[in-house]
Amino acid sequence: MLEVFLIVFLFLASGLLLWRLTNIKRSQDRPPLPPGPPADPIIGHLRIIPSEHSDRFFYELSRKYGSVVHLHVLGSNMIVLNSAQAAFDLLDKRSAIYSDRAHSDVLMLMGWSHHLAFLRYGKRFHKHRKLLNEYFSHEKCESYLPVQALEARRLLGNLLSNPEKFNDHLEWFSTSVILRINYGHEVVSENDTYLKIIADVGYCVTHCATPGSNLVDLIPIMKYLPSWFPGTYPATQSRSYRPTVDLMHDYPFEDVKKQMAVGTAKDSFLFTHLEGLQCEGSEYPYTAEDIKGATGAIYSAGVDTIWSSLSIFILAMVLYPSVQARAQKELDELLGPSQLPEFDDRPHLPYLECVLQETYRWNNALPIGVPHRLMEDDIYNGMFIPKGSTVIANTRGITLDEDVYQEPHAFDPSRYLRGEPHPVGQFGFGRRICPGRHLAESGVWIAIASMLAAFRISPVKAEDGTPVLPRENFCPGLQGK
Ligand code: HEM
Repeated sequence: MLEVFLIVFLFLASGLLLWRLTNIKRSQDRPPLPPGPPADPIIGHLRIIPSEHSDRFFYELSRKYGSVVHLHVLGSNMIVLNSAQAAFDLLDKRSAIYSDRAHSDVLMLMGWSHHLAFLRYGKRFHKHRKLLNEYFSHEKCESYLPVQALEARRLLGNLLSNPEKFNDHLEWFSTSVILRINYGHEVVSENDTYLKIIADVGYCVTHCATPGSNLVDLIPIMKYLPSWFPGTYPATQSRSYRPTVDLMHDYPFEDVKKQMAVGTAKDSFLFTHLEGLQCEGSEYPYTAEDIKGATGAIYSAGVDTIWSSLSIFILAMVLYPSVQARAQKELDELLGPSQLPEFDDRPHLPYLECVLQETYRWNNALPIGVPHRLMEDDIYNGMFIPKGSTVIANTRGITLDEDVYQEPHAFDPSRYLRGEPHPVGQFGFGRRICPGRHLAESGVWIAIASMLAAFRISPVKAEDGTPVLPRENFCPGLQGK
């Protein structure tokens, strides 16, 4: 066993050494890479990039090395963008070459090969982008407002009857909206099959190895090695999750097909496209696999992000009661004591709008977004950015930029009334910008407006009556919940 290890190690080390030597020669003819911290030989920054809360690590790096930072791990380059300017200049203005995604075997083995967020830039990407853009355009999302308003009312009822379980109710709100729009499914009980499938997939997504930075993704040959071979666990784990992910794609597809056959199917993304497929057959631009993949993307990208944003909002309201009081005063002045907000009220609630923006800025739901991949060598402000680099827009660094925001760590919606800019990047950049952003914006707005109109959000009290303030503690990982 030791010999096998030694051979694999020597093979990799000599490959990397050769790669480094070739690069040293090439690098003499081009501008320098962006600055970054000192690295170890061969493994680069592997030891210093934390597996948790990398957004904070990147933010600290930006304070020392500037808004564009270079790191490398085992020969792969990573570029971290910590200012809105750099993110716009590269990911927006040069999006023709900055819109690829890195391939991840761990995600493919799990069954996410038709998920828009993980598609490489190219024909399939454009096809899936069109599929989602059409269904979640600004105009189309107007037609989902009644569903969101109805679920927001249901959220209030659930909060009233069981306030301690507020986080479950927030999750239920985000899930219910997505299930209705995606599959036309209404959740009526906690034993719902869709809920169970979704919870199982949620488990797989949070427990799988971090895509891109596990041994199987870093050394692709590992996926072909037997499961007893050290370091292959991410592949074994992904394979074991596959049936759960497949069920999430297949079950609603078959269920809605059955409902269509007996005429009980409700309007939804899946219904619309199944109908198209049934009418036009192979002429239809999307295959069954495309449609299943898109429903999976809508669910998996749409539920936790809205839920996280609402959890972050609740935390802010508990920690900043004066902000809450001011937003409630604005609502009361517009609506009086017994009316709940409607979407039409939104333009007349400017402070509430600032609260929404500050929720996105203060602690973003996806603090490092989803990394892009650069398709060609590029030069930016005299720095060389190599083809194949993973490019991370560190939204956390962007929204905490002290050159842009005074006291950036404070939750202070008034900053926008004083002229500080609305946050950018919470929905990503360029051709990869979140296709669900219009749905997300209105969903988060109606939920927070309704909760502020109906309740005072306060911390739980200890036995002696003193309030127990929560700590600002965010789950590590892609999502900042
Ligand atoms: C507050 C809620 C949400 C936040 C903060 C959010 C944020 C993001 C971010 C940062 C990205 C990466 C963009 C990039 O690579 O530059 C993204 C991508 C994506 N989002 Fe959202 N999102 C939210 C809600 C939704 C919803 C409701 C849906 C579904 C309807 C959705 C579907 C997607 C998809 C499919 C992608 C992948 C796009 C691509 O790779 O081209 N998101 N989102």
